[in-house]
Amino acid sequence: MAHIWRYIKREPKLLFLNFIGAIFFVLINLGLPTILAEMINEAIIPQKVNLLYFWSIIMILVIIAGAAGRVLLSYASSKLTTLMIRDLRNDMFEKLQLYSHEEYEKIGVSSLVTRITTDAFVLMQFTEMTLRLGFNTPLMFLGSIIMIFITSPSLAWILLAAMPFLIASIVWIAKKSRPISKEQQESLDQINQYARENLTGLRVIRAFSREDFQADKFHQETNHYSQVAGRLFKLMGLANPLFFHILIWMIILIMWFSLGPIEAGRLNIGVLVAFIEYAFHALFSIMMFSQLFMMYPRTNVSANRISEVLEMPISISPNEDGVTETETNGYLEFDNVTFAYPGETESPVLHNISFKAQPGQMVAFIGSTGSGKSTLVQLVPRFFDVTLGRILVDGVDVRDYKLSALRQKIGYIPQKALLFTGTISENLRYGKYDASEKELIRASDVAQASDFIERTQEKYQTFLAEGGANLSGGQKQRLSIARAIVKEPGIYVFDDSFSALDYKTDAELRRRLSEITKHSTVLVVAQRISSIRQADQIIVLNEGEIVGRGTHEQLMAENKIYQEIAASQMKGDQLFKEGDEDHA
Ligand SMILES: Nc1ncnc2c1ncn2[C@@H]1O[C@H](COP(=O)(O)OP(=O)(O)OP(=O)(O)O)[C@@H](O)[C@H]1O
Repeated sequence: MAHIWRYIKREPKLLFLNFIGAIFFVLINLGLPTILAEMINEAIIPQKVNLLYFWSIIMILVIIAGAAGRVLLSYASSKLTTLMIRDLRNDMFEKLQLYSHEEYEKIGVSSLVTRITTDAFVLMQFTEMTLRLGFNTPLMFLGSIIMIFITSPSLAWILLAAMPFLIASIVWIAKKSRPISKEQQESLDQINQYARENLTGLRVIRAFSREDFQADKFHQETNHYSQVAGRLFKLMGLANPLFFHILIWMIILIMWFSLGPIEAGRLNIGVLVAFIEYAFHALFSIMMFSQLFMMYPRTNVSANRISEVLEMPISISPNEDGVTETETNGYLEFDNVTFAYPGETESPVLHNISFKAQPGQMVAFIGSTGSGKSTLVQLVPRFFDVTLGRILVDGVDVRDYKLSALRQKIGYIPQKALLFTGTISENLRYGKYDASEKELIRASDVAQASDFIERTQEKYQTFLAEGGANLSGGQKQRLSIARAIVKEPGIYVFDDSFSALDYKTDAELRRRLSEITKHSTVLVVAQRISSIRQADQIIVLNEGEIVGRGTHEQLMAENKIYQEIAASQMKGDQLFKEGDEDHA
Protein backbone atom coordinates (compact mmCIF):
# COMPACT_ATOMS: atom_id res chain seq x y z
CA MET A 1 0.00 0.00 0.00
CA ALA A 2 3.00 2.22 0.42
CA HIS A 3 3.01 2.34 -3.39
CA ILE A 4 -0.17 4.40 -3.46
CA TRP A 5 1.29 7.09 -1.27
CA ARG A 6 4.61 7.03 -3.12
CA TYR A 7 2.78 7.89 -6.35
CA ILE A 8 0.12 10.32 -5.19
CA LYS A 9 2.53 12.44 -3.18
CA ARG A 10 4.21 13.31 -6.48
CA GLU A 11 1.26 15.65 -7.18
CA PRO A 12 1.03 17.90 -4.09
CA LYS A 13 -1.17 20.50 -5.82
CA LEU A 14 -3.81 17.97 -6.77
CA LEU A 15 -3.60 16.41 -3.33
CA PHE A 16 -4.25 19.84 -1.79
CA LEU A 17 -7.22 20.43 -4.11
CA ASN A 18 -8.55 17.03 -3.15
CA PHE A 19 -8.30 17.92 0.51
CA ILE A 20 -9.98 21.31 0.01
CA GLY A 21 -12.80 19.69 -1.97
CA ALA A 22 -13.33 17.14 0.81
CA ILE A 23 -13.42 19.78 3.58
CA PHE A 24 -15.81 21.93 1.59
CA PHE A 25 -18.08 18.99 0.96
CA VAL A 26 -18.15 18.04 4.66
CA LEU A 27 -18.79 21.57 5.95
CA ILE A 28 -21.68 22.03 3.55
CA ASN A 29 -23.24 18.72 4.45
CA LEU A 30 -22.92 19.40 8.14
CA GLY A 31 -24.55 22.82 7.71
CA LEU A 32 -27.58 21.53 5.82
CA PRO A 33 -29.43 19.75 8.70
CA THR A 34 -29.13 22.88 10.88
CA ILE A 35 -30.54 25.02 8.07
CA LEU A 36 -33.34 22.46 7.69
CA ALA A 37 -34.10 22.61 11.43
CA GLU A 38 -34.28 26.42 11.28
CA MET A 39 -36.51 26.22 8.23
CA ILE A 40 -38.93 23.82 9.96
CA ASN A 41 -39.01 25.65 13.29
CA GLU A 42 -39.05 29.21 12.00
CA ALA A 43 -40.86 29.00 8.69
CA ILE A 44 -42.82 25.79 8.19
CA ILE A 45 -44.41 25.24 11.63
CA PRO A 46 -45.36 28.93 12.16
CA GLN A 47 -46.30 29.04 8.40
CA LYS A 48 -44.24 32.15 7.62
CA VAL A 49 -44.04 32.17 3.81
CA ASN A 50 -41.45 34.97 3.58
CA LEU A 51 -39.08 33.14 5.89
CA LEU A 52 -39.69 29.95 3.94
CA TYR A 53 -38.47 31.68 0.75
CA PHE A 54 -35.49 33.05 2.63
CA TRP A 55 -34.41 29.65 4.01
CA SER A 56 -35.12 27.97 0.68
CA ILE A 57 -32.76 30.35 -1.12
CA ILE A 58 -30.10 29.82 1.57
CA MET A 59 -30.52 26.09 1.18
CA ILE A 60 -30.23 26.20 -2.63
CA LEU A 61 -27.05 28.29 -2.39
CA VAL A 62 -25.55 25.89 0.12
CA ILE A 63 -26.48 22.90 -2.07
CA ILE A 64 -24.81 24.56 -5.09
CA ALA A 65 -21.70 25.22 -3.00
CA GLY A 66 -21.78 21.56 -1.89
CA ALA A 67 -21.99 20.43 -5.52
CA ALA A 68 -18.95 22.61 -6.37
CA GLY A 69 -17.01 20.92 -3.55
CA ARG A 70 -18.02 17.55 -4.89
CA VAL A 71 -16.89 18.46 -8.43
CA LEU A 72 -13.53 19.67 -7.11
CA LEU A 73 -13.13 16.46 -5.14
CA SER A 74 -14.00 14.28 -8.13
CA TYR A 75 -11.70 16.20 -10.44
CA ALA A 76 -8.70 16.03 -8.10
CA SER A 77 -9.21 12.39 -7.14
CA SER A 78 -9.68 11.12 -10.67
CA LYS A 79 -6.73 13.11 -12.00
CA LEU A 80 -4.48 11.90 -9.20
CA THR A 81 -5.57 8.33 -9.78
CA THR A 82 -5.02 8.31 -13.52
CA LEU A 83 -1.55 9.80 -13.10
CA MET A 84 -0.77 7.24 -10.44
CA ILE A 85 -1.80 4.27 -12.58
CA ARG A 86 0.16 5.59 -15.56
CA ASP A 87 3.35 5.93 -13.52
CA LEU A 88 2.84 2.63 -11.71
CA ARG A 89 2.40 0.71 -14.96
CA ASN A 90 5.42 2.45 -16.51
CA ASP A 91 7.54 1.56 -13.48
CA MET A 92 6.38 -2.05 -13.61
CA PHE A 93 7.24 -2.23 -17.28
CA GLU A 94 10.68 -0.75 -16.70
CA LYS A 95 11.33 -3.22 -13.93
CA LEU A 96 10.28 -6.08 -16.20
CA GLN A 97 12.84 -4.91 -18.72
CA LEU A 98 15.50 -5.63 -16.10
CA TYR A 99 14.23 -9.10 -15.27
CA SER A 100 16.43 -11.99 -16.23
CA HIS A 101 14.97 -15.33 -17.31
CA GLU A 102 15.05 -16.48 -13.69
CA GLU A 103 12.65 -13.76 -12.54
CA TYR A 104 10.28 -14.34 -15.47
CA GLU A 105 10.15 -18.01 -14.64
CA LYS A 106 9.47 -17.28 -10.96
CA ILE A 107 6.28 -15.31 -11.58
CA GLY A 108 5.26 -16.54 -15.01
CA VAL A 109 4.43 -14.41 -18.02
CA SER A 110 0.62 -14.73 -17.72
CA SER A 111 0.66 -13.66 -14.12
CA LEU A 112 2.86 -10.70 -15.00
CA VAL A 113 0.31 -9.62 -17.58
CA THR A 114 -2.52 -9.83 -15.01
CA ARG A 115 -0.46 -7.87 -12.53
CA ILE A 116 0.32 -5.02 -14.88
CA THR A 117 -3.30 -4.83 -16.07
CA THR A 118 -5.92 -6.11 -13.60
CA ASP A 119 -4.02 -5.76 -10.32
CA ALA A 120 -2.97 -2.25 -11.24
CA PHE A 121 -6.62 -1.50 -12.07
CA VAL A 122 -7.77 -2.77 -8.65
CA LEU A 123 -5.22 -0.47 -7.03
CA MET A 124 -6.48 2.39 -9.14
CA GLN A 125 -10.10 1.84 -8.09
CA PHE A 126 -9.12 1.70 -4.44
CA THR A 127 -7.02 4.85 -4.70
CA GLU A 128 -9.81 6.73 -6.38
CA MET A 129 -12.23 5.69 -3.64
CA THR A 130 -9.74 6.51 -0.90
CA LEU A 131 -9.19 9.97 -2.30
CA ARG A 132 -12.92 10.52 -2.67
CA LEU A 133 -14.03 9.03 0.64
CA GLY A 134 -10.90 8.61 2.74
CA PHE A 135 -10.76 12.24 3.91
CA ASN A 136 -14.36 13.29 4.06
CA THR A 137 -16.05 10.28 5.64
CA PRO A 138 -14.02 10.37 8.90
CA LEU A 139 -14.46 14.16 9.00
CA MET A 140 -18.14 13.80 8.34
CA PHE A 141 -18.45 11.21 11.05
CA LEU A 142 -16.67 13.34 13.65
CA GLY A 143 -18.61 16.46 12.66
CA SER A 144 -21.94 14.60 12.84
CA ILE A 145 -21.14 13.22 16.30
CA ILE A 146 -20.26 16.71 17.54
CA MET A 147 -23.48 18.12 16.08
CA ILE A 148 -25.48 15.27 17.66
CA PHE A 149 -24.13 16.08 21.10
CA ILE A 150 -24.83 19.76 20.47
CA THR A 151 -28.42 19.30 19.21
CA SER A 152 -29.69 16.52 21.44
CA PRO A 153 -27.28 14.75 23.79
CA SER A 154 -30.10 12.78 25.42
CA LEU A 155 -30.67 10.74 22.21
CA ALA A 156 -26.96 10.26 21.39
CA TRP A 157 -26.83 6.85 23.11
CA ILE A 158 -29.00 5.35 20.32
CA LEU A 159 -26.31 6.13 17.80
CA LEU A 160 -23.60 4.79 20.09
CA ALA A 161 -25.60 1.57 20.53
CA ALA A 162 -25.94 1.09 16.76
CA MET A 163 -22.26 1.58 16.02
CA PRO A 164 -20.79 -1.68 17.42
CA PHE A 165 -23.24 -3.69 15.27
CA LEU A 166 -22.20 -1.78 12.20
CA ILE A 167 -18.48 -2.06 12.87
CA ALA A 168 -18.70 -5.79 13.71
CA SER A 169 -20.50 -6.48 10.41
CA ILE A 170 -17.89 -4.54 8.43
CA VAL A 171 -14.95 -6.34 10.06
CA TRP A 172 -16.61 -9.73 9.52
CA ILE A 173 -17.21 -9.09 5.83
CA ALA A 174 -13.69 -7.75 5.25
CA LYS A 175 -12.13 -10.77 6.97
CA LYS A 176 -14.17 -13.22 4.94
CA SER A 177 -13.46 -11.53 1.63
CA ARG A 178 -9.65 -11.57 1.80
CA PRO A 179 -8.98 -15.25 0.94
CA ILE A 180 -11.73 -15.18 -1.69
CA SER A 181 -10.10 -12.17 -3.38
CA LYS A 182 -6.78 -13.98 -3.50
CA GLU A 183 -8.40 -17.02 -5.06
CA GLN A 184 -10.13 -14.79 -7.59
CA GLN A 185 -6.89 -13.14 -8.75
CA GLU A 186 -5.12 -16.49 -9.02
CA SER A 187 -7.97 -17.86 -11.12
CA LEU A 188 -7.64 -14.82 -13.38
CA ASP A 189 -3.94 -15.63 -13.83
CA GLN A 190 -4.92 -19.11 -14.90
CA ILE A 191 -7.52 -17.81 -17.37
CA ASN A 192 -4.87 -15.54 -18.85
CA GLN A 193 -2.45 -18.41 -19.17
CA TYR A 194 -4.96 -20.66 -20.95
CA ALA A 195 -5.99 -17.84 -23.29
CA ARG A 196 -2.36 -17.11 -24.09
CA GLU A 197 -1.46 -20.72 -24.69
CA ASN A 198 -4.51 -21.17 -26.86
CA LEU A 199 -3.75 -18.16 -29.01
CA THR A 200 -0.05 -18.86 -29.45
CA GLY A 201 -0.57 -22.57 -30.04
CA LEU A 202 -3.58 -22.25 -32.31
CA ARG A 203 -2.06 -24.18 -35.22
CA VAL A 204 -0.94 -27.11 -33.09
CA ILE A 205 -4.34 -27.24 -31.38
CA ARG A 206 -6.09 -27.33 -34.74
CA ALA A 207 -3.66 -29.83 -36.24
CA PHE A 208 -4.33 -32.20 -33.31
CA SER A 209 -8.06 -31.39 -33.29
CA ARG A 210 -7.82 -30.51 -29.61
CA GLU A 211 -10.13 -27.49 -29.70
CA ASP A 212 -12.68 -29.21 -27.46
CA PHE A 213 -10.04 -30.24 -24.97
CA GLN A 214 -8.68 -26.68 -24.81
CA ALA A 215 -12.20 -25.25 -24.56
CA ASP A 216 -13.00 -27.67 -21.71
CA LYS A 217 -9.94 -26.57 -19.79
CA PHE A 218 -10.85 -22.94 -20.34
CA HIS A 219 -14.49 -23.45 -19.37
CA GLN A 220 -13.49 -25.24 -16.19
CA GLU A 221 -11.39 -22.30 -15.16
CA THR A 222 -13.97 -19.68 -16.10
CA ASN A 223 -16.53 -21.70 -14.11
CA HIS A 224 -14.20 -21.71 -11.17
CA TYR A 225 -13.73 -17.96 -11.56
CA SER A 226 -17.45 -17.30 -11.71
CA GLN A 227 -18.00 -19.43 -8.59
CA VAL A 228 -15.34 -17.52 -6.69
CA ALA A 229 -16.61 -14.18 -7.99
CA GLY A 230 -20.15 -15.26 -7.05
CA ARG A 231 -19.04 -15.97 -3.49
CA LEU A 232 -17.43 -12.55 -3.31
CA PHE A 233 -20.49 -10.81 -4.75
CA LYS A 234 -22.75 -12.60 -2.29
CA LEU A 235 -20.61 -11.49 0.60
CA MET A 236 -20.46 -7.93 -0.66
CA GLY A 237 -24.17 -8.04 -1.51
CA LEU A 238 -24.87 -8.93 2.10
CA ALA A 239 -23.21 -5.74 3.27
CA ASN A 240 -25.72 -3.14 2.06
CA PRO A 241 -28.94 -4.79 3.34
CA LEU A 242 -27.21 -5.43 6.66
CA PHE A 243 -26.12 -1.84 7.02
CA PHE A 244 -29.49 -0.41 6.00
CA HIS A 245 -31.18 -2.68 8.48
CA ILE A 246 -29.06 -1.24 11.24
CA LEU A 247 -29.78 2.30 9.99
CA ILE A 248 -33.53 1.75 9.89
CA TRP A 249 -33.57 0.24 13.37
CA MET A 250 -31.67 3.22 14.62
CA ILE A 251 -34.19 5.67 13.10
CA ILE A 252 -37.09 3.69 14.58
CA LEU A 253 -35.43 3.85 18.02
CA ILE A 254 -34.83 7.60 17.64
CA MET A 255 -38.50 8.14 16.79
CA TRP A 256 -39.60 5.95 19.65
CA PHE A 257 -37.48 7.62 22.27
CA SER A 258 -38.16 11.16 21.04
CA LEU A 259 -41.94 10.91 21.51
CA GLY A 260 -41.71 11.58 25.27
CA PRO A 261 -39.40 14.63 25.03
CA ILE A 262 -41.55 16.11 22.20
CA GLU A 263 -44.71 15.69 24.28
CA ALA A 264 -43.01 17.28 27.25
CA GLY A 265 -41.83 20.18 25.06
CA ARG A 266 -38.16 19.38 25.66
CA LEU A 267 -37.57 18.62 21.93
CA ASN A 268 -38.98 20.33 18.87
CA ILE A 269 -39.65 18.80 15.43
CA GLY A 270 -36.91 20.81 13.66
CA VAL A 271 -34.24 19.58 16.08
CA LEU A 272 -35.54 15.99 15.77
CA VAL A 273 -35.25 16.14 11.97
CA ALA A 274 -31.73 17.62 12.23
CA PHE A 275 -30.82 14.93 14.76
CA ILE A 276 -32.05 12.17 12.45
CA GLU A 277 -30.06 13.69 9.60
CA TYR A 278 -26.88 13.89 11.69
CA ALA A 279 -27.32 10.33 12.94
CA PHE A 280 -27.89 9.23 9.37
CA HIS A 281 -24.76 11.09 8.21
CA ALA A 282 -22.69 9.55 11.01
CA LEU A 283 -23.73 6.00 10.20
CA PHE A 284 -23.64 6.64 6.47
CA SER A 285 -20.05 7.87 6.81
CA ILE A 286 -19.12 4.64 8.53
CA MET A 287 -20.88 2.73 5.77
CA MET A 288 -19.06 4.60 3.05
CA PHE A 289 -15.77 4.22 4.85
CA SER A 290 -16.54 0.54 5.22
CA GLN A 291 -16.59 0.22 1.44
CA LEU A 292 -12.94 1.15 1.53
CA PHE A 293 -12.34 -1.19 4.38
CA MET A 294 -14.02 -4.04 2.54
CA MET A 295 -12.18 -3.30 -0.66
CA TYR A 296 -8.95 -3.23 1.26
CA PRO A 297 -8.35 -7.02 1.41
CA ARG A 298 -8.74 -7.38 -2.34
CA THR A 299 -6.57 -4.33 -2.93
CA ASN A 300 -4.02 -5.65 -0.51
CA VAL A 301 -3.78 -8.89 -2.49
CA SER A 302 -3.24 -6.89 -5.69
CA ALA A 303 -0.81 -4.49 -4.00
CA ASN A 304 1.26 -7.43 -2.75
CA ARG A 305 1.32 -8.94 -6.22
CA ILE A 306 2.48 -5.61 -7.64
CA SER A 307 5.09 -5.23 -4.89
CA GLU A 308 6.41 -8.66 -5.75
CA VAL A 309 7.00 -7.46 -9.31
CA LEU A 310 8.54 -4.12 -8.32
CA GLU A 311 10.65 -5.44 -5.47
CA MET A 312 11.87 -8.62 -7.09
CA PRO A 313 15.64 -8.78 -6.64
CA ILE A 314 17.27 -8.83 -10.05
CA SER A 315 19.64 -11.78 -10.32
CA ILE A 316 21.50 -10.27 -13.25
CA SER A 317 21.95 -6.58 -12.58
CA PRO A 318 22.52 -4.07 -15.40
CA ASN A 319 25.89 -3.34 -13.73
CA GLU A 320 25.88 0.25 -14.92
CA ASP A 321 29.44 0.87 -13.68
CA GLY A 322 30.84 -2.19 -15.38
CA VAL A 323 33.37 -2.45 -18.20
CA THR A 324 32.27 -0.86 -21.47
CA GLU A 325 35.46 -0.80 -23.54
CA THR A 326 37.90 -3.57 -24.39
CA GLU A 327 40.96 -3.63 -26.60
CA THR A 328 39.91 -6.67 -28.59
CA ASN A 329 36.54 -7.73 -29.95
CA GLY A 330 35.30 -11.31 -30.20
CA TYR A 331 37.61 -13.37 -27.98
CA LEU A 332 35.70 -15.89 -25.92
CA GLU A 333 36.75 -18.31 -23.23
CA PHE A 334 34.77 -20.75 -21.10
CA ASP A 335 36.89 -21.53 -18.07
CA ASN A 336 35.71 -24.65 -16.24
CA VAL A 337 32.05 -23.62 -16.33
CA THR A 338 29.46 -25.57 -14.39
CA PHE A 339 25.86 -24.45 -14.55
CA ALA A 340 22.64 -25.44 -12.78
CA TYR A 341 19.30 -23.74 -13.43
CA PRO A 342 18.10 -21.58 -10.50
CA GLY A 343 16.50 -23.76 -7.82
CA GLU A 344 18.05 -26.91 -9.28
CA THR A 345 21.55 -26.63 -7.85
CA GLU A 346 21.66 -30.35 -7.12
CA SER A 347 21.58 -31.27 -10.78
CA PRO A 348 23.76 -29.08 -13.01
CA VAL A 349 23.01 -29.24 -16.73
CA LEU A 350 26.59 -28.30 -17.68
CA HIS A 351 29.76 -29.68 -16.08
CA ASN A 352 33.30 -28.29 -16.28
CA ILE A 353 33.04 -26.78 -19.75
CA SER A 354 36.26 -25.22 -21.06
CA PHE A 355 37.05 -23.99 -24.55
CA LYS A 356 38.40 -20.95 -26.33
CA ALA A 357 37.29 -19.20 -29.49
CA GLN A 358 38.70 -16.25 -31.35
CA PRO A 359 37.67 -13.94 -34.17
CA GLY A 360 37.53 -15.66 -37.52
CA GLN A 361 36.74 -19.01 -35.90
CA MET A 362 33.57 -21.02 -35.86
CA VAL A 363 32.90 -23.22 -32.85
CA ALA A 364 29.97 -25.60 -33.15
CA PHE A 365 28.07 -27.58 -30.54
CA ILE A 366 26.35 -30.81 -31.25
CA GLY A 367 24.81 -33.47 -29.05
CA SER A 368 21.56 -35.22 -28.30
CA THR A 369 18.50 -33.22 -27.27
CA GLY A 370 18.75 -31.96 -23.74
CA SER A 371 22.54 -32.27 -23.69
CA GLY A 372 22.86 -28.58 -22.80
CA LYS A 373 23.79 -26.90 -26.10
CA SER A 374 21.32 -24.02 -25.92
CA THR A 375 21.96 -23.55 -22.22
CA LEU A 376 25.69 -23.24 -22.92
CA VAL A 377 25.40 -20.52 -25.55
CA GLN A 378 22.79 -18.62 -23.51
CA LEU A 379 25.38 -18.11 -20.80
CA VAL A 380 27.42 -15.85 -23.12
CA PRO A 381 24.92 -12.93 -23.20
CA ARG A 382 24.22 -13.64 -19.48
CA PHE A 383 20.65 -14.86 -19.81
CA PHE A 384 21.78 -16.85 -16.78
CA ASP A 385 24.96 -16.67 -14.73
CA VAL A 386 27.40 -19.55 -14.36
CA THR A 387 27.23 -21.51 -11.12
CA LEU A 388 30.97 -22.25 -11.06
CA GLY A 389 33.86 -21.16 -13.25
CA ARG A 390 33.81 -18.09 -15.48
CA ILE A 391 33.20 -16.89 -19.01
CA LEU A 392 35.58 -14.34 -20.44
CA VAL A 393 34.76 -12.10 -23.38
CA ASP A 394 37.78 -10.22 -24.62
CA GLY A 395 39.58 -11.18 -21.43
CA VAL A 396 36.91 -9.73 -19.10
CA ASP A 397 34.53 -11.84 -17.00
CA VAL A 398 31.04 -11.34 -18.45
CA ARG A 399 29.79 -10.47 -14.94
CA ASP A 400 32.16 -7.47 -14.84
CA TYR A 401 30.72 -5.86 -17.97
CA LYS A 402 28.04 -3.25 -18.07
CA LEU A 403 25.28 -5.61 -19.22
CA SER A 404 24.24 -3.55 -22.23
CA ALA A 405 27.89 -3.26 -23.36
CA LEU A 406 28.33 -7.02 -23.16
CA ARG A 407 25.15 -7.66 -25.11
CA GLN A 408 26.16 -5.09 -27.68
CA LYS A 409 29.09 -7.35 -28.53
CA ILE A 410 26.83 -10.32 -29.17
CA GLY A 411 24.52 -11.13 -32.04
CA TYR A 412 22.15 -13.74 -30.65
CA ILE A 413 19.89 -15.60 -33.04
CA PRO A 414 17.41 -17.69 -31.05
CA GLN A 415 16.07 -21.12 -31.81
CA LYS A 416 12.60 -19.73 -32.35
CA ALA A 417 12.74 -16.66 -34.58
CA LEU A 418 10.79 -13.79 -33.14
CA LEU A 419 10.04 -10.61 -35.02
CA PHE A 420 8.16 -7.55 -33.91
CA THR A 421 5.09 -5.87 -35.29
CA GLY A 422 6.39 -3.27 -37.76
CA THR A 423 8.11 -3.08 -41.14
CA ILE A 424 10.94 -5.38 -42.23
CA SER A 425 13.41 -2.50 -42.05
CA GLU A 426 12.31 -1.60 -38.53
CA ASN A 427 12.90 -5.20 -37.54
CA LEU A 428 16.32 -5.31 -39.19
CA ARG A 429 17.36 -2.08 -37.49
CA TYR A 430 16.43 -3.48 -34.08
CA GLY A 431 20.07 -3.92 -33.04
CA LYS A 432 21.39 -0.84 -34.86
CA TYR A 433 18.70 1.78 -35.22
CA ASP A 434 20.81 4.04 -37.47
CA ALA A 435 21.82 1.33 -39.97
CA SER A 436 21.77 2.55 -43.57
CA GLU A 437 19.60 1.07 -46.31
CA LYS A 438 22.78 -0.39 -47.82
CA GLU A 439 23.61 -2.21 -44.60
CA LEU A 440 20.11 -3.68 -44.47
CA ILE A 441 20.38 -4.93 -48.04
CA ARG A 442 23.81 -6.43 -47.45
CA ALA A 443 22.69 -8.23 -44.27
CA SER A 444 19.57 -9.56 -46.02
CA ASP A 445 21.73 -10.71 -48.91
CA VAL A 446 24.01 -12.69 -46.63
CA ALA A 447 21.06 -14.10 -44.68
CA GLN A 448 19.47 -15.24 -47.98
CA ALA A 449 16.49 -13.04 -47.24
CA SER A 450 16.74 -10.47 -50.03
CA ASP A 451 15.06 -12.71 -52.61
CA PHE A 452 11.81 -12.98 -50.77
CA ILE A 453 11.96 -9.37 -49.52
CA GLU A 454 12.38 -8.16 -53.11
CA ARG A 455 9.41 -10.24 -54.17
CA THR A 456 7.09 -8.46 -51.75
CA GLN A 457 5.27 -5.38 -52.99
CA GLU A 458 6.55 -2.99 -50.35
CA LYS A 459 10.00 -4.60 -50.09
CA TYR A 460 11.75 -3.36 -46.92
CA GLN A 461 8.64 -1.42 -45.97
CA THR A 462 6.54 -4.62 -45.87
CA PHE A 463 4.56 -4.69 -42.69
CA LEU A 464 5.01 -7.74 -40.47
CA ALA A 465 2.08 -8.89 -38.39
CA GLU A 466 2.56 -9.79 -34.73
CA GLY A 467 5.65 -11.99 -34.30
CA GLY A 468 6.04 -12.17 -38.08
CA ALA A 469 2.92 -14.34 -38.36
CA ASN A 470 2.57 -13.56 -42.07
CA LEU A 471 5.95 -15.18 -42.89
CA SER A 472 7.10 -18.78 -43.22
CA GLY A 473 9.34 -20.31 -40.55
CA GLY A 474 12.38 -20.14 -42.85
CA GLN A 475 11.69 -16.53 -43.82
CA LYS A 476 11.44 -15.58 -40.16
CA GLN A 477 14.73 -17.32 -39.42
CA ARG A 478 16.46 -15.54 -42.28
CA LEU A 479 15.22 -12.14 -41.12
CA SER A 480 16.26 -12.93 -37.59
CA ILE A 481 19.75 -13.81 -38.86
CA ALA A 482 19.86 -10.63 -40.99
CA ARG A 483 18.88 -8.60 -37.91
CA ALA A 484 21.93 -9.94 -36.07
CA ILE A 485 24.21 -9.30 -39.05
CA VAL A 486 23.13 -5.64 -39.22
CA LYS A 487 24.40 -5.28 -35.68
CA GLU A 488 27.91 -6.38 -36.73
CA PRO A 489 28.69 -8.08 -33.44
CA GLY A 490 32.04 -9.46 -32.28
CA ILE A 491 30.41 -12.75 -31.36
CA TYR A 492 27.59 -14.45 -33.25
CA VAL A 493 25.51 -16.98 -31.38
CA PHE A 494 23.38 -19.14 -33.66
CA ASP A 495 21.20 -21.16 -31.32
CA ASP A 496 19.97 -23.82 -33.73
CA SER A 497 18.97 -21.01 -36.05
CA PHE A 498 19.35 -22.88 -39.34
CA SER A 499 16.81 -25.59 -38.57
CA ALA A 500 14.02 -24.14 -40.73
CA LEU A 501 16.26 -23.66 -43.79
CA ASP A 502 16.55 -26.14 -46.61
CA TYR A 503 19.97 -27.68 -47.25
CA LYS A 504 20.75 -25.44 -50.21
CA THR A 505 19.87 -22.19 -48.45
CA ASP A 506 21.64 -23.39 -45.32
CA ALA A 507 24.85 -24.08 -47.28
CA GLU A 508 24.73 -20.79 -49.20
CA LEU A 509 24.01 -18.83 -46.04
CA ARG A 510 26.97 -20.40 -44.24
CA ARG A 511 29.22 -19.66 -47.22
CA ARG A 512 28.22 -15.98 -47.30
CA LEU A 513 28.40 -15.78 -43.53
CA SER A 514 31.98 -17.00 -43.49
CA GLU A 515 32.86 -14.03 -45.75
CA ILE A 516 31.55 -11.44 -43.32
CA THR A 517 32.59 -13.08 -40.06
CA LYS A 518 36.32 -12.98 -40.65
CA HIS A 519 36.66 -10.67 -37.67
CA SER A 520 33.95 -12.23 -35.52
CA THR A 521 33.66 -15.39 -33.50
CA VAL A 522 30.81 -17.64 -34.50
CA LEU A 523 29.15 -20.08 -32.12
CA VAL A 524 26.70 -22.46 -33.73
CA VAL A 525 24.35 -24.88 -32.05
CA ALA A 526 23.14 -27.35 -34.62
CA GLN A 527 21.22 -30.55 -34.99
CA ARG A 528 22.48 -31.29 -38.51
CA ILE A 529 26.10 -32.23 -38.97
CA SER A 530 25.96 -30.76 -42.45
CA SER A 531 25.46 -27.30 -40.89
CA ILE A 532 28.70 -27.43 -38.91
CA ARG A 533 31.06 -29.69 -40.75
CA GLN A 534 33.41 -26.87 -41.76
CA ALA A 535 33.62 -25.49 -38.20
CA ASP A 536 37.11 -24.92 -36.84
CA GLN A 537 36.15 -26.73 -33.69
CA ILE A 538 33.17 -28.97 -33.03
CA ILE A 539 32.32 -29.67 -29.40
CA VAL A 540 30.30 -32.78 -28.74
CA LEU A 541 28.11 -32.57 -25.64
CA ASN A 542 26.52 -35.41 -23.80
CA GLU A 543 24.52 -34.87 -20.60
CA GLY A 544 26.17 -31.51 -20.08
CA GLU A 545 29.75 -32.76 -20.50
CA ILE A 546 32.20 -32.33 -23.31
CA VAL A 547 32.75 -35.82 -24.71
CA GLY A 548 34.66 -34.87 -27.81
CA ARG A 549 36.20 -31.96 -29.64
CA GLY A 550 37.97 -31.46 -32.94
CA THR A 551 37.23 -30.93 -36.60
CA HIS A 552 34.57 -32.91 -38.43
CA GLU A 553 37.20 -35.22 -39.89
CA GLN A 554 38.89 -35.83 -36.55
CA LEU A 555 35.60 -36.55 -34.80
CA MET A 556 34.41 -38.81 -37.60
CA ALA A 557 37.61 -40.74 -37.22
CA GLU A 558 37.74 -41.10 -33.47
CA ASN A 559 34.58 -39.98 -31.61
CA LYS A 560 31.97 -42.65 -31.10
CA ILE A 561 29.11 -40.34 -30.13
CA TYR A 562 29.79 -38.07 -33.10
CA GLN A 563 29.85 -41.07 -35.40
CA GLU A 564 26.53 -42.22 -33.96
CA ILE A 565 24.98 -38.80 -34.52
CA ALA A 566 26.27 -38.81 -38.09
CA ALA A 567 24.96 -42.31 -38.67
CA SER A 568 21.57 -41.44 -37.25
CA GLN A 569 21.26 -38.49 -39.62
CA MET A 570 22.25 -40.20 -42.82
CA LYS A 571 24.36 -42.99 -44.11
CA GLY A 572 28.06 -42.19 -43.94
CA ASP A 573 28.75 -42.08 -47.65
CA GLN A 574 25.74 -39.82 -48.26
CA LEU A 575 27.13 -37.42 -45.73
CA PHE A 576 30.49 -37.25 -47.46
CA LYS A 577 28.83 -36.87 -50.82
CA GLU A 578 26.85 -33.90 -49.63
CA GLY A 579 29.95 -32.49 -47.98
CA ASP A 580 31.79 -32.65 -51.27
CA GLU A 581 28.97 -30.76 -52.97
CA ASP A 582 29.25 -28.18 -50.22
CA HIS A 583 32.91 -27.69 -50.86
CA ALA A 584 32.44 -27.41 -54.58
N1 LIG B 1 14.59 -22.77 -18.06
C1 LIG B 1 14.95 -23.98 -17.64
N2 LIG B 1 14.79 -24.34 -16.34
C2 LIG B 1 15.17 -25.56 -15.92
N3 LIG B 1 15.73 -26.50 -16.71
C3 LIG B 1 15.91 -26.21 -18.00
C4 LIG B 1 15.53 -24.94 -18.54
N4 LIG B 1 15.83 -24.94 -19.86
C5 LIG B 1 16.37 -26.14 -20.14
N5 LIG B 1 16.42 -26.90 -19.03
C6 LIG B 1 16.98 -28.25 -18.92
O1 LIG B 1 18.36 -28.17 -19.23
C7 LIG B 1 18.77 -29.29 -19.99
C8 LIG B 1 19.51 -28.82 -21.23
O2 LIG B 1 18.58 -28.13 -22.07
P1 LIG B 1 19.03 -27.41 -23.42
O3 LIG B 1 17.85 -26.70 -23.96
O4 LIG B 1 20.24 -26.61 -23.14
O5 LIG B 1 19.43 -28.65 -24.31
P2 LIG B 1 19.76 -28.70 -25.86
O6 LIG B 1 20.96 -29.55 -25.98
O7 LIG B 1 19.85 -27.33 -26.43
O8 LIG B 1 18.49 -29.44 -26.40
P3 LIG B 1 17.79 -29.31 -27.83
O9 LIG B 1 18.76 -29.81 -28.84
O10 LIG B 1 16.62 -30.21 -27.68
O11 LIG B 1 17.43 -27.88 -28.03
C9 LIG B 1 17.52 -30.09 -20.27
O12 LIG B 1 17.50 -31.18 -19.39
C10 LIG B 1 16.38 -29.17 -19.97
O13 LIG B 1 15.31 -29.87 -19.42
